[in-house]
Amino acid sequence: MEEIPVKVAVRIRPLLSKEILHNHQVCVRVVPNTQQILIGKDRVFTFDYVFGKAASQDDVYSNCIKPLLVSLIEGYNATVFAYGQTGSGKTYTIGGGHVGMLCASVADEEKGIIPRAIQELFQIISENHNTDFNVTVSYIEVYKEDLRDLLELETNVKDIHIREDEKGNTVLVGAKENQVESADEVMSLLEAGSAARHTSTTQMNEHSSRSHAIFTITICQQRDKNSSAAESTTARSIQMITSKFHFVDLAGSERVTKTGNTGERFKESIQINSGLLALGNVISALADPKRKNAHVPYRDAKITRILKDSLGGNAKTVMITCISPSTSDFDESLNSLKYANRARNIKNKPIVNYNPDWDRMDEMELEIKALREALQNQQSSRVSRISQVSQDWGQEKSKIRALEEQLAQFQLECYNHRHCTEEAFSLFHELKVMSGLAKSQKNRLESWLCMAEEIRSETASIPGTDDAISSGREEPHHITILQLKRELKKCQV
Ligand SMILES: Nc1ncnc2c1ncn2[C@@H]1O[C@H](COP(=O)(O)OP(=O)(O)OP(=O)(O)O)[C@@H](O)[C@H]1O
Repeated sequence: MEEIPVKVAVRIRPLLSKEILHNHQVCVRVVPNTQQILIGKDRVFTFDYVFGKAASQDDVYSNCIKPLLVSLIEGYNATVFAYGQTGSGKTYTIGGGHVGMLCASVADEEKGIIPRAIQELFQIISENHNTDFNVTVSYIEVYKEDLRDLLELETNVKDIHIREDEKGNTVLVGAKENQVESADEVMSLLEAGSAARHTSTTQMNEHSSRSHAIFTITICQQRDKNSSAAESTTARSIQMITSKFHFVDLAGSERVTKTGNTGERFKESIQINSGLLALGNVISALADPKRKNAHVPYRDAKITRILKDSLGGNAKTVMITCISPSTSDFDESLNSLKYANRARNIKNKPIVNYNPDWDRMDEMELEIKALREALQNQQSSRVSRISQVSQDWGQEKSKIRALEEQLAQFQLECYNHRHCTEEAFSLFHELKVMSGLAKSQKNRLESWLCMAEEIRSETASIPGTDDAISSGREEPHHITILQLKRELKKCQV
């Protein structure tokens, strides 16, 4: 499995009007024609992408995010998260900002990463005819260590949980997954969710996000593994891939003294900072080559648990560090740059998320198909065997019938024959006792009597004749009858 580092971008926002008004000076610049940032007089940092004050929203999207969208379509999980102090431009860059920033009247060039990614995703979907896409979105925030569903506000915070699935992937259970069909539909949901997000006005930012927001697009693709239509008919070859794109807008780190936060805002600041501290610790643990197999404290905060797959896991990740150029924010910007620099050492092992259940289903379907074919073959061979047997049986039956008829005919002949012999025998006896026969006549009569006697005893043993049946003798002497009997037995077996 190939290891690829987390890609790190740094974006320096322009000075805001109020900063210009207060005559703030710039202390951070992009070194022209390099990927370097110069802070102060001589601190230089190198990153994967650098964006100065003149960089457009499209520059950021095209360079950092478009490749992630391509990976998403290929089946990889992707994450972009924006990190930086309060008011440094995270929400502006991610584009899930307050309602004013999302409404249709906002110029296209002002739109941030999420609206651009959504637009492009649906463009790709409309051009891809070989794949069935199922797109769902969810939008949650981590507010004071509670998980809130921004698209289903009635959901109790206690019903949303972070879990690991059987493959060890982090999943959010209990948050509503909204099925969507168009970019407009997603934008409406993004707008509604962003309006529900915890934001408030602080001294540092008029629309300061008080929570970490995670907008997730999940795409489930069902595609044909075979390229040609002809091949696809030979066997079922559907492949299922499910991949997720997390857009994470972190709450900004803030110095309580600078923000002037009190009361509820103060409590929020403490929670925000502790979540970000946990994130910093995770980044430090993952980025330090000396602590290779050391414990990574993902479980210290909800946001680090959610980002587990994105930092040191199997997703492709881009971290965008937003910084203020103002000298008044020098320390925070230097800190952010140091974190960003450390994060470049984090290695992920991205994988394509084939749906194993689907592959198993694929296998099972092939198995079922093979079994069905075998059963069909067996059935048809049984049918042909049965028809052969019944054909043979028909022939045997007519043979038996013919033999039975022959036998009955023969028995009748035997009966007549015996009857005649009996008649002749008694006649010869009557003649024998009569006087007046010449000697030669007596001799002839004697030999006829013997012959008649012989025939009588022969016919008496033939079954089917009265005598034979009544005598119960079993050994037939007549050869034809014997043969017929044998034939009959053979046929009956
Ligand atoms: N690149 C930029 N170009 C022009 N204006 C910008 C840029 N980045 C930020 N801004 C402006 O700076 C102000 C603060 O930005 P944003 O609200 O995005 O900060 P943030 O880092 O999300 O703050 P917080 O952490 O408090 O939520 C906004 O008025 C925003 O319009």
